[in-house]
Amino acid sequence: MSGRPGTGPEASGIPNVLSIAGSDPSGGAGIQADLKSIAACGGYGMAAITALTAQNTRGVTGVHTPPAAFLTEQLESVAADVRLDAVKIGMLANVEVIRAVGAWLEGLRAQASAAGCGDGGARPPAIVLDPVLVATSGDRLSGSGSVAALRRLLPLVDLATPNLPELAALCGRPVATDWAGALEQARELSAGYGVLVLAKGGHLAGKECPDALVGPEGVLLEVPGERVDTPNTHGTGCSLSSALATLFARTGDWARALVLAKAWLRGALEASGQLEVGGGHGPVHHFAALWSGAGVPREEASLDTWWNGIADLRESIDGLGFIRQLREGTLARADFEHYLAQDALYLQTYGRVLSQASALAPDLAAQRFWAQSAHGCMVSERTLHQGRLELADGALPAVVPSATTTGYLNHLQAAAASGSYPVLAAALLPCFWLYRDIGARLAAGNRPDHPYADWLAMYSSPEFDEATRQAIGWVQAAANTARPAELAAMRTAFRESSRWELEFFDQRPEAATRAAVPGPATAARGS
Ligand SMILES: Nc1ncnc2c1ncn2[C@@H]1O[C@H](COP(=O)(O)OP(=O)(O)O)[C@@H](O)[C@H]1O
Ligand SMILES: Cc1ncc(COP(=O)(O)O)c(N)n1
Repeated sequence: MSGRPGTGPEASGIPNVLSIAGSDPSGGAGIQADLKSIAACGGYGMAAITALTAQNTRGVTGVHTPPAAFLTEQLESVAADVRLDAVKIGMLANVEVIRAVGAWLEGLRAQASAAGCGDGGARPPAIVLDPVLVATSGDRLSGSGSVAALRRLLPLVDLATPNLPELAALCGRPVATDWAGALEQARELSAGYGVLVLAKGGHLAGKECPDALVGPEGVLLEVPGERVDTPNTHGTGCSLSSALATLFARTGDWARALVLAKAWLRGALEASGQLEVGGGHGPVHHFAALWSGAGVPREEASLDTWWNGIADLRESIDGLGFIRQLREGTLARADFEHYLAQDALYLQTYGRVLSQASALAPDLAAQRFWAQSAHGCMVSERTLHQGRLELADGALPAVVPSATTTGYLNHLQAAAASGSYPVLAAALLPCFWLYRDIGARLAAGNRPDHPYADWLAMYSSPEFDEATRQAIGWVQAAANTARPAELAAMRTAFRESSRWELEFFDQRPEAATRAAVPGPATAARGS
């Protein structure tokens, strides 16, 4: 999903990004949203205005469209002087304006090929088209005939980002009512016009809000997302498309740009309640991450990137006989009890290390989260182990810790001993995240007569889901402000814990770990 080789900013690393869009005087959508998004994502923003709207967070009351020839003059003036790394196209109010933009794009292409693109000559910028037809308020923003004219624009752009009604209009079909239908329409559009399409889940019903990059053969990358419960969705499409244009110019890869843009937009939606703008669908908080000290989105600080980076380990965990048998309920009791006994030893020390994260936490809210997790680990999970292993309250199983249990705990304790809260939090996270992930799949096989039903239910419970969501949030917050060396140590600690999780699931009873030891066992050195 890389773009044309070499497209992107030169020495400064700051891409020049042009928005060709309408003005929203209330600042939440259109060029105002675009310029904020471009700046928030690390680009230098420019804007050629296609139309003036009179609108606020409740709706659009008027549209004034200057002559298309004047738009062409703006575009030519900017392009004659400024290297363009990416272009985002938004509201184009009528067919003449759409044609003017099409003609300018063709001119850019012709110039690039005349200059010998790829041989060190001028390269055309990456082009993102958000085919705006209707505002969030339901008001029309483009005239009749626009759909056919926009279709002719599609082959001239790299990525189109229609919402579900726009996607349906461009395909000439009814609006998709489910995600599978949306993906199929996106595939059809991509195949029909030779353009990459971003299918967006914003208009779906339900609590999921996925987006997917779709090519002529189907989905190239799907990024899941939970719907943020807010009315402040004015300008989300404008903001996302500008963020994508900017982040593509920075990374040279649509998939990487999407992962970063979606995480950034999510933060902007979550923080939108901090703004007090209007009484309808308010704007997102474009600068929430910047103002909290996180800076512009960095790939190495994105937990989505970390998660994708352990795809190999996740796949190996899924492939383990232990996990398959646990799901099916065919796992031998001896194997399950061996695992449980090791897990009980593990959790005793894991609880202590969670308490150390609480002690190192930078503020009260984080301190409280890790302390509550330590409590949860000691109480609810231990209760389950005690019941299943028939242990007296507070007793540990009479087995010695396996080499894997000891190795994993040593790793966690080393992270605690480093004194770095971000590194420790990153090391603790896989025990939440991987269990939630595996738990969701295990739960699919759960049934009342499943021999390990209580176990399966625990890791797919809403409480564990919420705890995991919060743990991810705390580690992401720590990553956002971490300096490069600490960030690298965080990511290493995260991967290392994930690797230990794989080994932990893969251990089977061996003679050494079966030896009974008198009294409560110590889980690991130093605990
Ligand atoms: N409530 C929400 N929570 C999380 N993401 C959202 C929400 N609403 C929209 N989005 C995201 O905002 C972007 C724009 O989506 P959409 O609303 O479908 O487009 P448009 O703004 O063009 O109508 C997409 O990435 C979508 O997933
Ligand atoms: C000038 C202008 N351009 C675009 C939109 C669409 O906004 P949204 O991103 O909410 O679909 C808008 N309301 N106003």
